[in-house]
Amino acid sequence: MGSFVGIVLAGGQSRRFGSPKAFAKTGGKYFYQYAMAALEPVTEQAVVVTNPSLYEMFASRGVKCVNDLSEFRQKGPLAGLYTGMQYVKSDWYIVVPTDLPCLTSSILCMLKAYAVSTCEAVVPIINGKPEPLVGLYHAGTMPIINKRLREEKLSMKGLLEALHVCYVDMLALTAFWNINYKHELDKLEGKT
Ligand SMILES: Nc1nc2c(ncn2[C@@H]2O[C@H](COP(=O)(O)OP(=O)(O)OP(=O)(O)O)[C@@H](O)[C@H]2O)c(=O)[nH]1
Repeated sequence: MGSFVGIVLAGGQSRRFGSPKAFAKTGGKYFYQYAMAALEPVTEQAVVVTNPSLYEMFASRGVKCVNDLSEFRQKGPLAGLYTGMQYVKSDWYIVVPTDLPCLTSSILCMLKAYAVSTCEAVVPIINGKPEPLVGLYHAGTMPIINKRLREEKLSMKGLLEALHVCYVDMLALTAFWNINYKHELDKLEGKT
């Protein structure tokens, strides 16, 4: 199967949320800590890929982190994925965003079981739709991702069309509860 490195995407602007989502808290823990905890049992190591305005907040907490490559800064999650792939050598990369605090390692473990040589990516299908921000990407996809970034083809969903993807239909809706707004966090915590 090879080696597995975790990539936490945490370089977004969190405009809808109003403050950096990685440092939003629920259950006494920061969102980024949930992402790291989900990756911990299924990877050899994990790195947070962020932007210069948040870098120090991670580094000062002893988190292994890196800024998006300057040539692809502010280009979205695909740039974050590529930066993480460039930063740590591995056969496979397990990517997660910081805004899914309910995501568990058992979900990632299930996806990992599909990482075989015949596919370049393993992506869950949630509610009938692919969720490419959670998944596995093989190191061999790096040149394809690089080319797409250079061509300004920044969509993660678009990337899937260029790869041999193993899709895994999942009924794990709660685990994929995406927090984009403060009111969604309130709902998750049962406040509304
Ligand atoms: N490293 C990196 N991560 C990103 C980038 N853009 C988005 N992300 C991450 O990708 C995940 C999904 O991001 P979104 O919620 O779509 O975007 P966002 O910028 O965080 O939020 P909005 O500003 O409200 O759209 C989050 O974990 C983000 O931190 C980027 O340019 N670089």
